[in-house]
Amino acid sequence: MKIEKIVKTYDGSRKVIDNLSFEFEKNKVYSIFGKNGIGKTTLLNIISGHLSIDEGRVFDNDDVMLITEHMIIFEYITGLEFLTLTLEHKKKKIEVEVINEWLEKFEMLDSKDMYIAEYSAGMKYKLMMILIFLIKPKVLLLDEPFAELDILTVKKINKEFQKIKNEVLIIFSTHTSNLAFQMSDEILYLTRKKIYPFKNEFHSNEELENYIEHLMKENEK
Ligand SMILES: Nc1ncnc2c1ncn2[C@@H]1O[C@H](COP(=O)(O)OP(=O)(O)OP(=O)(O)O)[C@@H](O)[C@H]1O
Repeated sequence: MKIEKIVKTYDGSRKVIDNLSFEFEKNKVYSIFGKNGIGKTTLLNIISGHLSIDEGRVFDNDDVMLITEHMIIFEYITGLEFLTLTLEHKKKKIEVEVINEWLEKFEMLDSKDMYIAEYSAGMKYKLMMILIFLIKPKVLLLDEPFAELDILTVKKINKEFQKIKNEVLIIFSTHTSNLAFQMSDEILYLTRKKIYPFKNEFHSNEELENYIEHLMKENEK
């Protein structure tokens, strides 16, 4: 997947993204860092096709799923109905046993027949992640993910990400260096005009955090 010379303005004149290009490689999990308001959400919305651009092109984004913190998800169907209806809509034939295995893995089997309206925020998020693992889109985008999830669940998700990353390009934005340290192969530092990539070869989360802090201060100059 590739973005080429992207320009995005809001309100006709306010340029948020200015001639930004980057080529994402397969087999990697990417995390995106950047200051508040720099354009991480905007960029993910552009890649997913939810937001129009003024100039430039996005290549190979025909099968993308974007997961955000404020997902709108049907509340008055059960978790299982949500999964089966979405799979049907996406024309994915997946056996009930397989769906049940995923529900079990994320401790959602007992609540599969509850209305989603009765789910906690974390349960809703887990349901979306189960859907992702069943569908395996070509590109998975996550905007500041996992805030609602307990650490064991995040670890489980990370394990699954490592298994599927040859098939699914995973890109997530975050402010949490520990998440990037644990989960990503490559870290992208976003500015208005450029993406600075660096490998996740840090020895500790603290080391990564210091480096990001340094990049932020450098960019203030
Ligand atoms: N719908 C909108 N209309 C006008 N301006 C917008 C809109 N959405 C975002 N912006 C502006 O675009 C810029 C980038 O916003 P965006 O939400 O993409 O940043 P972000 O890096 O995700 O921020 P944060 O880290 O705070 O979540 C900001 O200056 C914001 O004010």
